[in-house]
Amino acid sequence: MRVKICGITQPEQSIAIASLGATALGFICVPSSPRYVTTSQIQAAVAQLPENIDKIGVFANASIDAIKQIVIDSGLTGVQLHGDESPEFCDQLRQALSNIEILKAFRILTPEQLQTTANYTNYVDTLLFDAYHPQQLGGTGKTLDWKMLQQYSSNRPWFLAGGLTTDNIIQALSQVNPSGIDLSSGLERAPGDKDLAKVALLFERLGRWGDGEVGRWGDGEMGCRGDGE
Ligand SMILES: O=C(O)c1ccccc1NCC(=O)[C@H](O)[C@H](O)COP(=O)(O)O
Repeated sequence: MRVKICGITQPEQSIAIASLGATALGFICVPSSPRYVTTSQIQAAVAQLPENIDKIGVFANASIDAIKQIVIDSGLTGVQLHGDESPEFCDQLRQALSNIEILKAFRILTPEQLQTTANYTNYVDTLLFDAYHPQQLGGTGKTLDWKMLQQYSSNRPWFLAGGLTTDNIIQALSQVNPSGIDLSSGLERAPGDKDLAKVALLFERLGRWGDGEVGRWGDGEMGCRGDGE
């Protein structure tokens, strides 16, 4: 299972979190977020990280040109689209950035919304299901209704996100079977400041719960770029 820790703002925390077991780190490129980081901050973190860690930039309703520039300048290996981007936009981004993972995030409130995400599977590598919040796009600490995901299956790998913590992660994984999990505010002392003790506890609990096996995008069944339907 992939484990993405999102909202990293400090290069030294990114190295520590990668060493603790994260397979992917997320950098928020949304200027209104308290976890926003500049291209040079991302570049500084990425330069110190091992190659086998996925480095994901999180965007919301940004232009293709703006995303492309940040990816090229910072060395990101993936882009997470967390706004209201259309399937056509995802397709165009794929044409513009052929070698990076494209994740589409959805803020899910109803089973009908979950169904409409099927419109994206031809255009993105990975889906991510987050909680809906009326004012905030992400990093809300709110959980979504995991029951909606119990019968969910897709030809794309998918992340469970939204309000995951060291206290509820095993309960969540007992109910749903995602390809990856994404955590942010549940591991923080303050927005953008991760509590490394909580991150360590997360990996301890994950290790005790399952076989502790983690993988990154491109490893075996996790990699789907180029896969057929
Ligand atoms: O984290 C943010 O501040 C943020 C702002 C704008 C768009 C997306 C954002 N975060 C995206 C993430 O991938 C978070 O990890 C995800 O929303 C889960 O957050 P949390 O509920 O705090 O675990």
